[in-house]
Amino acid sequence: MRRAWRVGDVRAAEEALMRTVPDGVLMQRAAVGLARRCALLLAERGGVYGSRVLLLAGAGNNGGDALYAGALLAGRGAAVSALLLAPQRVHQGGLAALRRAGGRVVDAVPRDLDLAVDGIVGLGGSGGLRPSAEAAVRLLNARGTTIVAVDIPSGVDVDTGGLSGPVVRADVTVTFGCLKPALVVGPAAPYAGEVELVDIGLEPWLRADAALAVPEWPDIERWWPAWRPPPRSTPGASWASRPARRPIRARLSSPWAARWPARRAWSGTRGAPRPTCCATTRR
Ligand SMILES: NC(=O)C1=CN([C@@H]2O[C@H](COP(=O)(O)OP(=O)(O)OC[C@H]3O[C@@H](n4cnc5c(N)ncnc54)[C@H](O)[C@@H]3O)[C@@H](O)[C@H]2O)[C@@H](O)CC1
Ligand SMILES: [K+]
Repeated sequence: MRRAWRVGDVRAAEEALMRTVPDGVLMQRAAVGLARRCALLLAERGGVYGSRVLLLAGAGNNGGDALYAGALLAGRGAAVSALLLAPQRVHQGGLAALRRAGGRVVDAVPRDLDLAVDGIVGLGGSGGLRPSAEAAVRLLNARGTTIVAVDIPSGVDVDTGGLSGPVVRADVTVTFGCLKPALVVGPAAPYAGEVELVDIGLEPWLRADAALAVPEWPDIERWWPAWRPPPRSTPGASWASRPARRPIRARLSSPWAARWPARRAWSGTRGAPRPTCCATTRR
């Protein structure tokens, strides 16, 4: 079962967890997971060294995650630039780390890119993209640039999965601690692409009930009354004379199951709707 929590519940859990670890530790955990996934994507496309990465960095900690991850990629030889969408309020620690690692700040989306990292806005976002972010996002979406979203694709309504305008169309979303509703339901879900959940130690602190529970195949298989052959000792049951029946697993696995667990299948078809069936909402 994939479970998703609302922003308020995630924040409550984060506050509780943060009281148990030194300052900045959670952001470092997030940034390492994010950088790792970006590096894997770049490695599939020729390597991290010499690749061109753009960070879209907003005003909050979501931008901070992107900047620290960018610093790690720059340390591995990527040419990392950052477009600051709210320069006065950018995460100072993240920006300093990026600069120390050789990253630079740009004032427009560069022409040639291997990867863009969407750190515009995360759990603190409201009301869709601001105009400066919207222009950059439209350009990247139109070019088909590979995009990794930080925590959630910017512009979506995190709690409802609703859309109120243009949003980032991510190939991969690296999310932290737990899933959020917009990653699994509503019109926003296809915009997340493949979702990777990075463990930052949050789960034990998630005290609220999940907002959503989305079944996966193993759940459905458990619920489905699995067909079994009758015992050979059953009077009148001639096992050998019965027509062959395919086991339930085989029927369930066609045609969806081949694609459902392998979420990567969707990352190639950007924006194509993925099945988000069977969501049950908390009442
Ligand atoms: N709190 C924590 O412990 C952790 C937070 N993390 C990251 O921090 C994020 C949440 O950080 P914040 O609370 O700073 O919130 P955000 O980074 O989502 O940013 C909020 C700021 O963005 C501005 N904003 C709001 N809506 C906007 C919009 N539509 N377009 C542009 N700007 C907008 C507001 O001025 C607000 O100050 C998470 O999504 C996650 O990426 C991670 O580092 C993991 C740990
Ligand atoms: K984001």
